[in-house]
Amino acid sequence: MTGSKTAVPAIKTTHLTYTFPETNKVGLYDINITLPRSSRLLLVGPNGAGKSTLLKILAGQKLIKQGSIELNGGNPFAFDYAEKQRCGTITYLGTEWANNGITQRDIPVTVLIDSVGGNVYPERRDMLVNLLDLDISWRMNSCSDGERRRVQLCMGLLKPWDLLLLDEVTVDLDVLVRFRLLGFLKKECEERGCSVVYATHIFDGLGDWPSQIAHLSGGCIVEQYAIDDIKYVDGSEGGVVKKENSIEVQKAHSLYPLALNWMADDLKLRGERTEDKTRPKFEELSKKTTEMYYDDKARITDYFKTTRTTK
Ligand SMILES: Nc1ncnc2c1ncn2[C@@H]1O[C@H](COP(=O)(O)OP(=O)(O)OP(=O)(O)O)[C@@H](O)[C@H]1O
Repeated sequence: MTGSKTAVPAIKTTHLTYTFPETNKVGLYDINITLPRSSRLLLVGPNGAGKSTLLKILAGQKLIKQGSIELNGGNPFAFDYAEKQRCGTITYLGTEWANNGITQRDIPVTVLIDSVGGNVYPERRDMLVNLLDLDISWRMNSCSDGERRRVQLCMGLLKPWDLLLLDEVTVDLDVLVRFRLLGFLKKECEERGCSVVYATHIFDGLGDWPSQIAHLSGGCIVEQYAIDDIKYVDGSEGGVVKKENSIEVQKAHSLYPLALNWMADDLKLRGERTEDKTRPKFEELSKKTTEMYYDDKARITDYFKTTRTTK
């Protein structure tokens, strides 16, 4: 994507309505979103509101028959390849990956990261490994839920995206890794002009993260604000005062800063992964583990063939 495209919205949906084909139930109704590039949109809504449905539609996983969608000026459902390409790189990260049994097998982390192009973006890979605090000698079958999630994020964020769709994938991260991740996403949007849509039920640390916030309920967007329209005020917890064009939110009492502080102390005591001088470089370990994992080249080729759909 080029800088000249900055005037084109990252997302433009017009009268988007989605009906589940299996049941004819309306999942989304008349969704109109215009999201400028470099935005971070936070989607808020109760279970069943339609957040995942919206993200999957934007990711091109569900076909819409009513209304229209443009992503970075392109039509994600176009038959024309060049038109589709105008959408740029759209990355969707949902909870399904870490829950998939295949990702819990005895696979070295280096093999997974290499399989999505770790060696194409070596600097970005090493930065993400450190940011997400990955131990590159991990094997997937002995990872905790949060560690497995961090591997998913490292793989998913490796290729620079134009639009990132995050569906609750931060729920099992510790507060420090989540804090660092949110900071990285914000910096990416500001520096590269890319955008993020993030659906979550966890609001710690999000006070000044989004640029927009939308309230989705029953498949409809019922309210949306730019972050500048939200004022944090002192007062008793839990209160919200709606003004004509803005909203006052009372500051919450939260243990979040304490947990963040404790985890930062833990990291200081242990040290960053990059400070461990005994740690092998990614390439060295990758070569060793990959050779052990696949004993010859033909098996690697066969393995990757099984991971791709064939025509
Ligand atoms: N294939 C389907 N057929 C019919 N209804 C479906 C289908 N898939 C999802 N739904 C329903 O659509 C609604 C929206 O689901 P969705 O997963 O988008 O909600 P959500 O806002 O992401 O919820 P959560 O916060 O629980 O993740 C739910 O009521 C769900 O049961």
